[in-house]
This record gives sequence, structure tokens and C-alpha cells, in this order.
Amino acid sequence: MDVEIEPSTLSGRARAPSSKSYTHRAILAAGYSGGALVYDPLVSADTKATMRAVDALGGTVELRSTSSRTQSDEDVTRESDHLDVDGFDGRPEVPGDVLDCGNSGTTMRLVTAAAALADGLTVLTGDGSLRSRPHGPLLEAVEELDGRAESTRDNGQAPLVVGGPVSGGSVSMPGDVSSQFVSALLMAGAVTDEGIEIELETELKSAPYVDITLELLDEFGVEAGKENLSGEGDGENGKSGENAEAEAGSGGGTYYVEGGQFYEPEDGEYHVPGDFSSISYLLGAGAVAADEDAAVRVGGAYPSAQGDSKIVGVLGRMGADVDWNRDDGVITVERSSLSGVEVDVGDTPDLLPTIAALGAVADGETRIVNCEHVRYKETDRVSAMAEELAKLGAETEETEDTLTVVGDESDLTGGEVDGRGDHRIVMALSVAALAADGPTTIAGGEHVDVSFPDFFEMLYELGATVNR
Ligand SMILES: O=C(O)C1=C[C@@H](OP(=O)(O)O)[C@@H](O)[C@H](O)C1
Ligand SMILES: C=C(OP(=O)(O)O)C(=O)O
Repeated sequence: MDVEIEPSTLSGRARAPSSKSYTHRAILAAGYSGGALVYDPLVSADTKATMRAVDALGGTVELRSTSSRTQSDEDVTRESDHLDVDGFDGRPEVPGDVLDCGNSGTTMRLVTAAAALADGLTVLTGDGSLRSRPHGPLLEAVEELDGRAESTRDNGQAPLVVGGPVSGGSVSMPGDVSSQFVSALLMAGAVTDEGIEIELETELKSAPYVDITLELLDEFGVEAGKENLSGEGDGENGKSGENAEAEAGSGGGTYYVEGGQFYEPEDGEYHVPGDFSSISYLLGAGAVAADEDAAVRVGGAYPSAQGDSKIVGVLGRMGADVDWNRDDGVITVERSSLSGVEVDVGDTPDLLPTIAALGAVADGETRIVNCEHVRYKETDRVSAMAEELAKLGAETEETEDTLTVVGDESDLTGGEVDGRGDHRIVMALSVAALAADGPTTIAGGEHVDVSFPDFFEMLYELGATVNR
């Protein structure tokens, strides 16, 4: 589906969609439990893949609508969904069919480790994009634990054949391909006999996503932790200081989870927080296109372990007038003239498309560093953003692990761009399109369904001209 975005001015309030990362984990954690309710889930193409997987492993997942009080600043009662999950209680069954994980890397990685607990073989596959992404280190780890884990083409990519049951133990793996391997083993390790210890051979990329896993495990009553990890975050994610400038990676070290544990959330329920990767597009849209006399406000933005809340500090460094009321969970952004900055996305790969789009509108050079792992996503997002923003008139240059965008709002023309079948490329290009000189047509708009199904409706409600 082609979507045409015209230069627009925005104002008003939007509510962040629920977090994709927390929703995936909550569905699977509820699957590992005897049963639980997951409130405010993100219901999207990717999270539906995890729901299907939990069903196939012997649980059941049902979507119900309820009227619930939410934590917005107005604290209103609104219609919301919840998932009623009947779990497989730590003992996954062997699925009756091949598991199709669609476009979702998180599903494939988390479910591979779950499948290694079953007494038999599971076959996992996905769409063309997912079948080109790397899973080798996770497959090797499962084999180190005496499970079976093979890539049918012997290239570390899906289709995968995985079997067990593994009973736990110690593994070592690189941390610079995907943090999801660590998250997957921690979630499965809790219900093994011996537990699992994961020693990282390299620095861990995307480390805050493992913090999300640890936070969620804690809420499900599962103890897990980390040792000897250096460089905890960079202070820009709002948990440890506003607009902090220090940039630091996270070192090797060890993650561990004891075995023989039970998944049991307090009162049998879990509430999913808002998604900061999705929030980044709404804030980006506000910073480049808010009405001069009005701001864009985004609700549902409470602090959590999400590294992507760093977008608030990045926008501040670029010169945006942005304010985060953490108690109310509301971020307000006004249209601002932006300047280029350097941003390390080692911890926050999903922000790269948003920051690149902002860089195309900002004056001067935006340099995104430490981004090689962003090439292993739904598409190679470093090249995709370099090539698509260039079509709109930005000057771009990439190396293996950097992307430089030299922009200027007045030079940004509209045009025809390709979303590359990748939800984040589509949404980031939409942000740049709002500030261009003429209309922009983005091919593949339907892919927002992966993480933010209402994205175009929300942009429209904020005042954007969106033609589909
Ligand atoms: O665990 C998660 O929920 C995710 C981890 C990150 O991937 P990597 O750890 O592969 O970088 C991120 O890019 C992805 O969108 C979601
Ligand atoms: C990379 C992403 O997700 P996944 O790894 O689950 O496909 C994403 O949402 O940007």
C-alpha cells in the first residue's frame, strides 16, 4: 500500500501504543506460568506471532475487551484489551505444526529457547526477511546445553529445527549480534532443572532489552540477574538523569537465572507499559511539524527499562523544546529548529531510523555511531535510511558502523520512497515527509502493522494530511 504524506502542521494529544517488547515477553511469561491476564497488550502482527506460538506450545491465548482505568494523566476509564492466557506451566508441548513467526525476530528467538524445553522437535520459520536474519549464536548455545538446534540451510538462518528437553547449564556466546538470545535463554532457563548461566564473549549490544527481560521476570516472580557488566547505559534514557551527555556501551559479563522457578505475576496479572520506540515517531513528528502556537503531547510515557526513552534526551540535545513529566507519563514537544548531533545507538538500535529522519530535517551533520547491529533487522536499516533519505534530498554517508546524515529542512524535497517492507523505515520516512517541501509517497505503508497498527490514524488525528 502506498501512503502519501503531505507537508503538515500538527497539534494535540496522542496516546503511545503499548510496548511490543514487553507484550511479547508477557505473553510468553504467561505461557510459562499456570495462567495470567496481560492488560493493555500491543495487538499487532508481531505480537500475534507470539500468541500463536504460545498456543502451539500447549497454552491458550484469548483476546478480550474490558473497560479499565488507565494511568493517563487524566486517569480516565477507557475501553482496553486484555489477554487471558492459560499457560503450559513450564512444560511446553511439541507443536502439532510448523511455527510461523512471521516478521518477528523477538518471537523466533524467545520461542527457540522455549522449544528447547520440549521433548521433541519444533520447526520454526518466518517471512523472507526473518529467514535472512542471524540466529547462529542461539542455536550453538542450545546445542551447548545438549539440546538440538539446527538451521535447515546450515547458515544460522531459519527455517530452524529445535528440540530438547534441555535441563540447563552454562553457555558462552557473542553479545554483538542480538540481545534477544540472552533474553530467550533467561526466560527458558527459569523453568529448567539447573538454571542457565550465559557468559558474554563480547560487549552486549542492545543491552537495555535484557534489562526489560529482567524487569518483566521480576514482575512474574522469577529471579535472574547479571554480574560484571560495565557501562550501564548512558544516562539519556531518563532513568538516570535528563539529557545526560556521556555515551557508554555495556561490557561483556554474565547473566544468570536459577532453575526450578515458577512464573507467577502478583494477583495473576501484568500491565504492559507504553512503547518508546513508537513514541519516538510521535515526538519526532512534533519536533519537525508541530503548529507554531501549539504542541504535540504524547501520553502513556512512563519510565521503564526501555533504552529507547533516550529519544527524549536526543531531541533535547538537537535543540528541541521537549518536556517529560514522568509522574503523569506525558511528553510535550514543540516545533523547534534542530541541529545535528552525534548519537551512539549501541543500546538503542530501533532509534536509528527516527534519528536519521530527524537528522535530515536538522541543520548540519547528524552522526549515528555504533550501528552495525542495526543492519541485522527487518532490513539493513543503515543502508535503507541512507538511500531513502538521499531520495528526499538529504546528504548521507554510511560506513559499516556509522551513518552520517547532513540535512536542512529547506532542502528536503518530497518524492517517492520505499519503506523496504520494514515498519520502522516507513514510520521514520513519514516523520521526514511531514517537513519536506512537497508530498512524499511511501511504498509499503501496511507494514506499520508490525508494531504500531494505528500509526497513520494517529498522525491524521494530530493534523497530518495522509492519503492512502
Ligand atoms: O528484545 C527485544 O524486544 C528487542 C531487541 C532488539 O533487538 P536486538 O537485541 O536483536 O538488537 C530490538 O532491536 C528489537 O526491536 C526488540
Ligand atoms: C527489530 C525489531 O523487532 P524484531 O527483532 O522482533 O523483529 C523491531 O521491532 O525493530
